[in-house]
Amino acid sequence: MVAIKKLNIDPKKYPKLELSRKLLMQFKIMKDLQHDHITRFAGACVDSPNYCIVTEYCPKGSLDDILNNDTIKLDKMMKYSLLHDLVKGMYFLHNSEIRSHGKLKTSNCVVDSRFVLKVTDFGLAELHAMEDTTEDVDTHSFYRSMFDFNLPKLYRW
Ligand SMILES: Nc1nc2c(ncn2[C@@H]2O[C@H](COP(=O)(O)OP(=O)(O)OP(=O)(O)O)[C@@H](O)[C@H]2O)c(=O)[nH]1
Repeated sequence: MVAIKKLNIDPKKYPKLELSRKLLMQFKIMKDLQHDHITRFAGACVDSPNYCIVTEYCPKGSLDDILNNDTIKLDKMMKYSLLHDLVKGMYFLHNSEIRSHGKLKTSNCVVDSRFVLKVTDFGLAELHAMEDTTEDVDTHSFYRSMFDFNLPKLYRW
């Protein structure tokens, strides 16, 4: 099973994706990255209009889903375990060719069936640069995503 992230790339603007050397290098970097606390890159669809990124699927959903689910009670051990996984994943990313995540937030931390946390949605800057970010301006979701992006989450652990 895989997770598919649809890219917000306008097919009218990009009827065909140019697979530049830089983009191909970024695909290679993603393919070669392996760590217990980052999701595995499975591939991407570069055919218009189905631009998307395919990664390993983590069935428990995101950390955001878990923290906002009142039916899931995390004990202290589990919280420290998730935090530990997050730090390990980010440490690995910072020391890899990716260097920085860029949009670390609870919805970009996913949890597998054994409750292991994995950082996801990193890298492929060339591809994300083609995404349309203007259409949501002035909407509630646009501002919500801005705050999600910029502010650290504060949770009472
Ligand atoms: N169950 C499960 N859900 C996932 C997985 N990967 C992503 N998701 C879900 O997809 C959501 C994130 O979707 P995105 O399209 O990346 O949206 P976002 O993180 O809010 O926004 P951006 O990262 O800014 O694009 C998460 O909150 C999860 O609910 C996965 O491996 N398993």
